[in-house]
Amino acid sequence: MDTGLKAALRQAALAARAAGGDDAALTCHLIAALAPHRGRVLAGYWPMRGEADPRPAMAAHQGPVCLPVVIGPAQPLAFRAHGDRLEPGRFGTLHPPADSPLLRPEVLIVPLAGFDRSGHRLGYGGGFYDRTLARLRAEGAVVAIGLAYAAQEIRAIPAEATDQPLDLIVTDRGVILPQPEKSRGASAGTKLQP
Ligand SMILES: Nc1nc2c(c(=O)[nH]1)N(C=O)[C@@H](CNc1ccc(C(=O)N[C@@H](CCC(=O)O)C(=O)O)cc1)CN2
Ligand SMILES: Nc1ncnc2c1ncn2[C@@H]1O[C@H](COP(=O)(O)OP(=O)(O)OP(=O)(O)O)[C@@H](O)[C@H]1O
Repeated sequence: MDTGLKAALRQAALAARAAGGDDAALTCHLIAALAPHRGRVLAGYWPMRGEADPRPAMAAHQGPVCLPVVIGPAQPLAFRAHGDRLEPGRFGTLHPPADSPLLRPEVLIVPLAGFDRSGHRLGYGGGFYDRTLARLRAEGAVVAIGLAYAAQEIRAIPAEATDQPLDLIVTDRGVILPQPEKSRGASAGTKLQP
């Protein structure tokens, strides 16, 4: 269920995202965060609606790169190898065609509407990444790296039982290692709070 509070937080975070940020710095920080994962299968995403753009860092990755594909509502995402061709998918996304090999990502760049310093995230409310990370984590180790502009930070996102936390958050102002006790701290004076 999407509560009214979560919907309001999502709306505020998406408005902050629309203002954009320092894309060159964002790419630098993302490349640095991905460096330890050289050789691993990386899931990126094809940005839409003002999402922070992971494509330069995906191109710099030394290893296989894949993109998410929506299979259907309430299903985890599938991932197919990122080649030359993309085709339109559900919800305005672009994804590799059905003849691209399926890959199992070990590291995921996760698009964010909003995030907090505990590693909670907000997407578009479909629960796709929550379901996907739950499945992947049940099978083995995966690293989930959220990507957002710093302005998309929310003081505290209400947690739900099915929420899958982020292992790392990359913004245009640097890399954040999520720390459970910090999101509700007094220091976050300017964070989104409707
Ligand atoms: N760039 C990118 N690719 C991605 C995602 C993403 O968040 N970003 N996804 C991450 O999951 C998947 C696509 N999932 C999406 C899920 C919902 C909506 C969306 O527009 N939802 C509507 C409400 C839809 C409805 O219920 O009718 C909305 O936000 O208004 C978009 C993408 C896979 N690919
Ligand atoms: N593993 C799961 N099994 C069943 N339901 C789930 C699971 N993960 C998430 N959900 C449900 O999906 C719905 C949407 O979740 P949420 O609001 O966290 O989406 P989101 O994180 O914003 O979206 P997304 O993951 O697509 O970016 C919630 O109602 C949640 O209960």
